Amino acid sequence: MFDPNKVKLGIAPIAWTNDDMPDLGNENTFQQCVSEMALAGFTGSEIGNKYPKDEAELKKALALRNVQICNAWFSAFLTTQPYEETEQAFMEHIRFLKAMGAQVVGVSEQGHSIQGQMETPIFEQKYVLNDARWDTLCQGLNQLGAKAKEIGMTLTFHHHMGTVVQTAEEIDRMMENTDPELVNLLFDTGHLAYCGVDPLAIARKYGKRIKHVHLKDIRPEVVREVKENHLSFLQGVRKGAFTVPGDGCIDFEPIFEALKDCDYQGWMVVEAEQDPAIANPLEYAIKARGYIREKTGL
Ligand SMILES: O=C1C[C@@H](O)[C@H](O)[C@@H](O)C1=O
Ligand SMILES: [Co+2]
Repeated sequence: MFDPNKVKLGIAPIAWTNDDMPDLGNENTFQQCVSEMALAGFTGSEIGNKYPKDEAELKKALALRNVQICNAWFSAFLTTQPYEETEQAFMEHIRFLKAMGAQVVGVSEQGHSIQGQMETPIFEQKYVLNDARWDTLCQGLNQLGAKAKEIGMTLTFHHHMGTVVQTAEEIDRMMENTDPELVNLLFDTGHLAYCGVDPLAIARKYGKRIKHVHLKDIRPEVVREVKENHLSFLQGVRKGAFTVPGDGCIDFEPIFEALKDCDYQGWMVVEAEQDPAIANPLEYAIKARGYIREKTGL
């Protein structure tokens, strides 16, 4: 279905060690993580906290396993801090990513975000930007996108539960008010399904501007429990709200078709944070790899 020269498969280290809650999978080493990614049949990875900070060391460890870096999460604070502070951190981040061979960077707005707060109910207390701050956000994203473009990188924006860009309306507003030449979308199936947005509709709507994909599934019964019991995003993760594609309720087949129809080129990254003591990361990586092979031929 996909041309393997155009679409490549990666997996995120968050299933081995969770950077948002490092006690989850603290026992898993970097070496084990990248070895198991390769063993499961993935050729790409994002960057986790346990990865060596030294370029040469990281490159060598990855080359030994034929794994490439394809992205790393960047936290922007455009709505709460002076623009220059975010730009400075962003430049350092994308220079490292570029040196590692990545072509895209995934940016999330973390100003006012509640995603990392252990006790804050994820469905009730999400912050909503006013018009002035929306302008600040979109203008800042355009500026960061231009900086990325100058060095040959593509900025993709990661919509995310608990952040100021979570819902379909917020994604629309961000996309409509940013320059398509500078700001693209990081399409994360799990975060859309989690907040009740149809990932297929977003794939169809923004196909051409999707430049990076996170393949995440949800366990609807756990998401329901999070909602009913007013739990936080991180409490939900611990309970198993997310899982690998094919193991939850999202129908990925039409989503893959929609991406194929718009000639998607780039990485599709399995990103399914859950407790590694319950969901063995290698076992789930193999499961995800088999499901993607079955549905896409990749
Ligand atoms: O891309 C992501 C990075 C994680 O740190 C985050 O919390 C996760 O849910 C996600 O989608
Ligand atoms: Co994601």
